[in-house]
Amino acid sequence: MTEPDPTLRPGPLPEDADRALRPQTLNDFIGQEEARANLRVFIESARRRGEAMDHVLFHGPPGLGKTTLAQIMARELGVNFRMTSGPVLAKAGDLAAILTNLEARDVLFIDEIHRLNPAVEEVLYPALEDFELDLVIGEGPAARTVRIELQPFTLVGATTRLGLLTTPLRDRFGIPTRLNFYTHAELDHIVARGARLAGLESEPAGTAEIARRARGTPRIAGRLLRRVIDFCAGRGRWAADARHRRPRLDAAGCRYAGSGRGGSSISWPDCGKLRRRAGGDRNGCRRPGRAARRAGRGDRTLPVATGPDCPHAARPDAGAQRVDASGSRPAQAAGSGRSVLSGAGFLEKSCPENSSFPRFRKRKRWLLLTL
Ligand SMILES: Nc1ncnc2c1ncn2[C@@H]1O[C@H](COP(=O)(O)OP(=O)(O)OP(=O)(O)O)[C@@H](O)[C@H]1O
Ligand SMILES: [Mg+2]
Repeated sequence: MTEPDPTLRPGPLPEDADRALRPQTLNDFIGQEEARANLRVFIESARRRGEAMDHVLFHGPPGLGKTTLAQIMARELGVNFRMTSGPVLAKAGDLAAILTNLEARDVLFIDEIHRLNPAVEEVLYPALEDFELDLVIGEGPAARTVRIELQPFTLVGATTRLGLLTTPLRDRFGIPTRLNFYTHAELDHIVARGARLAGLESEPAGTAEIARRARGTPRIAGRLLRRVIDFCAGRGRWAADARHRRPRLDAAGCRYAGSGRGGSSISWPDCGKLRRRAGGDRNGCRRPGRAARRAGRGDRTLPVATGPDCPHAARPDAGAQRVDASGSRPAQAAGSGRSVLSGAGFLEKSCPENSSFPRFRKRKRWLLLTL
């Protein structure tokens, strides 16, 4: 764990070939323009001054390139890269062992930093600010504290749950950087690059088809590309166009999930399941007879959720539609004292459709169903 990652030696090795999909330099890295432009400035500045770069915190959904960027940073700074993760550092001594082995200006990457043990976090505070380590040696009356000087280093933290980080720890990162979902065009580039590195030719329509299904996430794009390659290799040829690729993606069981940026995380079969729970049939269609029966029992009519990825959605951009017994859509729920539209409006504000947290989007859809 404290040894430098052998795959991060400056020169490429023959066995690195299977890892080639990870971009190696900032120039290779596609997307995240703002983060990249800022990092380029900070790296250049640190190099010129010959000092350790300030601590960096990458946060954002999984698979967007936090680990990749941390590795690129170390490479661009020309220093060693040491990697560990929050749950692995069980005791303060574990962290102390890593910190005391760092060389000047090294990059220490802690993945899942929100899962650090509080006792370990306490040790980290002085290390980050003063490059000093306060350790307690011995127990009881014989216990004494020892202060150890550390080499200046750069901590790169990565988290998918920024909200779980304590404020003192968050404030010690001089460069907090949020990674966003990728656009279709960026994913298209990533897929085309992946195919090129795999030694395959690709057509724009084919890479666009994969990009469209990647839910704004390079990791998913890479996974889909590998499955398409598997299917094509299985059939003895590489499908070079979308016409062939589409059925292969479907065959691979890939979810069709609308747009990448703000696209839904619920595939349409899941959506059908939710709709059935809300009283509709598998397509979410409420038959007049059924709705009439509900009205007869004094049940309030339920909004029928729609989503951008539901093939049966009447209006994909609508948050919710109200259907009453007659099939019309009144603006206000009679007697409910609560408007479905205002509920949807509130949700729209608090959980915007383009929220980067799939959890919010799922909850929004669920709330719409239960309003
Ligand atoms: N900009 C990019 N260009 C090309 N490939 C990328 C890019 N960003 C990420 N990838 C690819 O996506 C995959 C996931 O990246 P990475 O492991 O860095 O994500 P992460 O944010 O650290 O995810 P997690 O939060 O799950 O640890 C890797 O295979 C990497 O090669
Ligand atoms: Mg990672």
